Amino acid sequence: MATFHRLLRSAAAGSSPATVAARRGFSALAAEPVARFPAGLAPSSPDPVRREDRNVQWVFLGCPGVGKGTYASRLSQFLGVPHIATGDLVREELASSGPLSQQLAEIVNQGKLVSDEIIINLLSKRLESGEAKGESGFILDGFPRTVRQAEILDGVTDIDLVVNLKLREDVLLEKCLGRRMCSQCGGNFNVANINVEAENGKPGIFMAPLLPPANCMSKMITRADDTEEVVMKRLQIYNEMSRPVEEFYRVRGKILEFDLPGGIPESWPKLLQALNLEDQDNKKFAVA
Ligand SMILES: Nc1ncnc2c1ncn2[C@@H]1O[C@H](COP(=O)(O)OP(=O)(O)O)[C@@H](O)[C@H]1O
Repeated sequence: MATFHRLLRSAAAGSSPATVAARRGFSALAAEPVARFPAGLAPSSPDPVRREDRNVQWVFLGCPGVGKGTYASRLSQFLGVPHIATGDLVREELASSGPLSQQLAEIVNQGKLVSDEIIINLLSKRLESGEAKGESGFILDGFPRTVRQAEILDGVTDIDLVVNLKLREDVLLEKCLGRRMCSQCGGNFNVANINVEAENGKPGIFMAPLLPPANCMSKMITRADDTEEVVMKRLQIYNEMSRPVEEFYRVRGKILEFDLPGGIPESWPKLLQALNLEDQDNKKFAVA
């Protein structure tokens, strides 16, 4: 199939036939006619994103620590589409000790962005293996992160909806510093106990810690890029490189802005409501 590689090369060379070929290839990933998309989106959603011909193709945007992974993963289970997080693909590559891992470690641990070429290479491999397993549709998390990535994606497939998660910057830092992962089961947790008073018109926010079960407790690890210095750098890079991606989708009428009101118990039902999905059977996601 035509992959992002080809598209990247053709984009550099400005060759439109390759772009068309790549578009076909990418679309094939979501070509299964599955009428799985539920009742439709919020009236506030700018575009008719109700899909009856294929599974959803959504993007999650938002600063580091905002909870893209948490909500994208829940929604992917809810909608039956894969959750594809480019940060996870990068970390898998890092852990594999393959030829790229040393180079990637240096970039990621400084809070910088990996090159578009590397990221597109990793993403296209992930999409191909998913296609081989019969996957269709996706929720992308962490991609696109530059306008160039957004343009490339736009050239190869149609994105139905972009969910832009938002949270105060001081809370983002605390959340990143509180992130923990179980080195055995891979579960994601957060030890931060956020309780910020309302001030200067900003609403207060409470987020309870998401603590691991007893058997994970002794196996908690912290991401090397979740130090205060690196998180501040990542936030700066988000503002410089990824903020314009929000605008890219805003002008195309695809963005749903979502201010997180609190932790998962408060935010998840409100997100479903904003997406007009609250009537769906979400019992399995009932939160404690
Ligand atoms: N689309 C992308 N483009 C460039 N680099 C990326 C991309 N996605 C992930 N990365 C790299 O992987 C790191 C971790 O990504 P991620 O887990 O999404 O972080 P965050 O929690 O900051 O959203 C990023 O800081 C960056 O170095």
